[in-house]
Amino acid sequence: MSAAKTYRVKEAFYTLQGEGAQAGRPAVFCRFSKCNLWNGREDSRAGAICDFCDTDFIGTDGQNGGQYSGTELTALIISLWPDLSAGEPYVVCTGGEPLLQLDEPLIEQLHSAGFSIGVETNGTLPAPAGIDWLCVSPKGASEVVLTECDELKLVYPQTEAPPERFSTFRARHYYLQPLADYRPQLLTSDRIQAANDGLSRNNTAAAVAYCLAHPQWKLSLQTHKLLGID
Ligand SMILES: C[S@@+](CC[C@H](N)C(=O)[O-])C[C@H]1O[C@@H](n2cnc3c(N)ncnc32)[C@H](O)[C@@H]1O
Ligand SMILES: Nc1nc2[nH]cc(C(=O)O)c2c(=O)[nH]1
Ligand code: SF4
Ligand SMILES: [Mg+2]
Repeated sequence: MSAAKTYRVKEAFYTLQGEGAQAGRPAVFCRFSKCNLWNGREDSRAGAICDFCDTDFIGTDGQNGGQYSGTELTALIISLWPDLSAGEPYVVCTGGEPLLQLDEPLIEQLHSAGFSIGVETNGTLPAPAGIDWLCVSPKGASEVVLTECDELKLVYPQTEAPPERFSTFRARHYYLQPLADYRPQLLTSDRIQAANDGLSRNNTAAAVAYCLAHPQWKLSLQTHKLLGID
């Protein structure tokens, strides 16, 4: 008999979606462990396919982190939503790379619990059926295998992933999100200032200029960092 499937989760918490077309929407964030484009260790960031990640996704030691069955993970997500009778319950599956783990059985359980499901992905892996809001965020030279999405949210600038490469990708919304300072010491010591300073500020100005010149694209700010809410 094979062991029941489990999911490795770094952290799960309730906040506002900070980015993209759903910005401002209350959501439970479920951050799955691991990524296929970086091992998550600072000493190997330089050689990674994705080298600007702003997130710690190693292990299961974050808030509400752990290894869960689908039933346990669904119960955890339900417990983090404040009132199932108010609003449309929303869970954002992110990571790390959520498509390494998210599958149809978990999607079915979350739907049965009344949740709509958003996914934040780098686009390099096939997606299971049933996702309600798919956000694809291409990384460097990596191949995007997903062929359509609700929003394409491109971190800008990236030498190997310029917006022109994706202008004909099938998406309802096209966003540029300024490349933010990801230095870990800044992420912990002064995140609000880091979100407004130096590199982030220059990249924001460049993204604004690109959107103004190419109005297919809209600006996505990481509003949770500006507000310091997570
Ligand atoms: C940490 S990733 C996890 C989901 C998935 N692996 C991905 O890359 O889309 C969540 C979002 O943060 C964005 N992101 C990561 N590092 C960033 C940075 N330094 N500046 C701006 N956005 C960043 C990603 O592009 C993605 O849209
Ligand atoms: N508030 C908030 N919004 C987010 N949108 C995408 C995020 C992510 O890390 O995937 C994120 C995040 O980490 N926090
Ligand atoms: S693909 Fe996403 S989770 Fe993976 S390293 Fe890049 S930003 Fe981080
Ligand atoms: Mg984040």
